[in-house]
Amino acid sequence: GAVSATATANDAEFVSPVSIGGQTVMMDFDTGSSDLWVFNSQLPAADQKGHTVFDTTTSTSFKMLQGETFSISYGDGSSASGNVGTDIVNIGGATVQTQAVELAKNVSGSFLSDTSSNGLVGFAFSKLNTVKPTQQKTFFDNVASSLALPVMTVSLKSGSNQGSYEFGKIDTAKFTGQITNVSVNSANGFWEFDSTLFKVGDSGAMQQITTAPTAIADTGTSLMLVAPEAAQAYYAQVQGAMQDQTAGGYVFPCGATLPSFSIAVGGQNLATVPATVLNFATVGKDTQTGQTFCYGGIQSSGANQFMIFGDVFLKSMFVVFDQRGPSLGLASP
Ligand SMILES: Cc1cc(CN)n(C)n1
Repeated sequence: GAVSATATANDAEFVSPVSIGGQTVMMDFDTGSSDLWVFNSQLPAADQKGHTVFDTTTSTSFKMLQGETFSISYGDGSSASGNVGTDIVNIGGATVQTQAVELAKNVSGSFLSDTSSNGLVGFAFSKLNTVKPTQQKTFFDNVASSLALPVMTVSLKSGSNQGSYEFGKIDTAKFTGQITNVSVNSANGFWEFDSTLFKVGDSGAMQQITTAPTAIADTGTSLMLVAPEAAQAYYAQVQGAMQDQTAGGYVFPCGATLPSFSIAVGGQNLATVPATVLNFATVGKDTQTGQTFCYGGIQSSGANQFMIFGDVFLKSMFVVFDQRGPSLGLASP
């Protein structure tokens, strides 16, 4: 049946409750990776501070997988590593009896300081799972056969702190109009699709993307990382925008008028990201002019061979991650 978990957002990430061996932990759902790892009782006490940890010793269904370990690093430089067991995992009513649960013994600083999340659930393809010597399957791969439809839908709403991940059903109350379906190439292990055209603002001309003509849908990335030529063309239309080394990307005067950004998903289907979500954060004041600068939700994907459409893109969409195909469905919420 249809199951759903709520997601709370500080607009930089969306966490949801996950039950592991009967213990509920708030975790980050990441369609850009394929490991389920959790803060747990093996971590040094100092590293557990501020976090909810999964206690392997009090779960009657937990089993350690002897000799199995994991080690993962993410695009933002964060990382985690440790050992592996299995337990009963339930997300919003969907249950996997024997889910690989990776137990962090080391986590990098950004995970320690982010007390709103106690681990990640990966929803990319299992070929990216890092467990060695026996690669493990994702929760989504394990649960798919028990669902009426092998789908996960994602509706992340900006600012409202509410969003939802739903398994097994496409809830027509959660979107308006038609769902546009786009074929996914999972060869690299991601929800990757063609994206070769973009437009800045409502009246801008369509422009070609030549440097990185594909994108992945990644709920674990906060920003929208687009091909350098597209980022450059976007900020050329923002008064006072500049690239700032300290901020690590494009910034602009917070009062600047921002155009919308439209980009092709699959063939000619244009998805438009409204200006309202394209001011990501305030970064500080210019000491000379006293002007406050803001950091853009659109940034360059640099030398990456694909673009990364994170929460800035996803929170203005209703997205269906569909194992049939596989494919992505996009609609207006
Ligand atoms: C922790 C984490 C996850 C992701 C995206 N897959 N990033 C960039 N960082």
